[in-house]
Amino acid sequence: MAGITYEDFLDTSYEPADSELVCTFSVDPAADMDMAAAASRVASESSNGTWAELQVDGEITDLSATAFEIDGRRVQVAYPDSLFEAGNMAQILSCIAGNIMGMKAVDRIRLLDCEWPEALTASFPGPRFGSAVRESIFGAGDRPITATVPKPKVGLSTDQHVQVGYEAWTGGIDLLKDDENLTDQPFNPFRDRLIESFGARDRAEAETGEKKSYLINVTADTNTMLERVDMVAEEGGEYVMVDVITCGWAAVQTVRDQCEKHDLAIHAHRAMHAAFDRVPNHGVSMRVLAQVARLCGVDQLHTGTADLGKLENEDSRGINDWLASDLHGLRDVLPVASGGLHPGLVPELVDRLGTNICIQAGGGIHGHPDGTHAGAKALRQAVDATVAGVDLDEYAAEHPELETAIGKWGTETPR
Ligand SMILES: O=C(O)[C@@](O)(COP(=O)(O)O)[C@H](O)[C@H](O)COP(=O)(O)O
Ligand SMILES: [Mg+2]
Repeated sequence: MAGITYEDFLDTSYEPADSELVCTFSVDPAADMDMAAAASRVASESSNGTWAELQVDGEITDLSATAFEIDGRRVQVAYPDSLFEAGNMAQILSCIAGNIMGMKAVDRIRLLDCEWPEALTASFPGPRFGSAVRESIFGAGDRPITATVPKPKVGLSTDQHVQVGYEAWTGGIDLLKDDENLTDQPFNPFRDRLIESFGARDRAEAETGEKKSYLINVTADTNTMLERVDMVAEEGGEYVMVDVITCGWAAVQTVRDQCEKHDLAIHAHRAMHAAFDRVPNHGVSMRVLAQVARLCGVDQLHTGTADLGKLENEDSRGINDWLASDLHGLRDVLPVASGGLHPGLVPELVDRLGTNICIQAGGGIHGHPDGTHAGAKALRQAVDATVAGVDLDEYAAEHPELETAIGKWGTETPR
């Protein structure tokens, strides 16, 4: 008869197997708890343990995790892959980011990073396209692709939305994008918006000779999302957009499967991510959320503006590097920089994040003194100047739309 106690989950001489998922946590133990005791409880409660000493008759499959490294507040835990259901992200997160987030044994705990083993990684599809969309859809070469969200976020009629899209596309923007809270409301119904936007897209493509596309937001209950994915495919779309955090990873996985059938790419908006990652010593880091998104198969993901924009960002550069890194052969993910961006910020943004990005500007285009079309031209001009290595002010001297944008916003970070 084996007794299982918290202490069984701590072994600092343990060497993780290659097949194990290794998670790094920052842990602030409760006042009456030392680091070793807290670490053992983290490993226990996130695998197969509990607070009471258990007596188990006969042999059981040992699915215990092991806290094997304690370095200051950092704790590393190794999880046997047999603990997990292959390909089931919700089950994995219920282990590594579940009850432990609310344990009294810790004052604060944050899941900082994961090292994903090959077999577990292979049980996920990963992105269908990744950053290859830049070339495969837009023929953009080494230029960042651009996107714009019509503003105000919601409330525009379908006609108004489509007109804004047309003006932005003909101004040089690659992607029209719905806002995270625009879905199928009566003032701008999904189906009408889809069909009429594609009409405007076709006209803009004919006028500019450039490929254009639309990130339409399919976010809803899962069955409705599947219907909307099919509708986008029927109408000849290349993308769907999903609010991945508010929808949940189980739904994202189901949408990924449906998109596979139609060869559609997935743009992931991360609304609500800050509820998980903003408090520096608690929750789940954006780095881990990005890892989960890549495994579940999104092609584009918002990862911040390297602190140049209006929103708090956690290490955009580090996260983007991870999204581009080798992960047992899984495709990469195209990072999306968005939130308070405008033409004047493009050179510094590219300097910090490189060109393998999508730059989204809503207010930074539609707030242009001369309107959407001029705002779109200004952003495209800023991108073209930056890629060509031309000083922005010098380029602006020949490009009035850019000159006006710089005149209005300079290179300031909006608040
Ligand atoms: O609603 C907004 O704020 C945006 O549409 C940006 O609009 P602006 O371009 O007008 O600022 C995006 O949702 C945020 O960028 C999301 O944040 P993140 O990219 O950090 O996930
Ligand atoms: Mg938005």
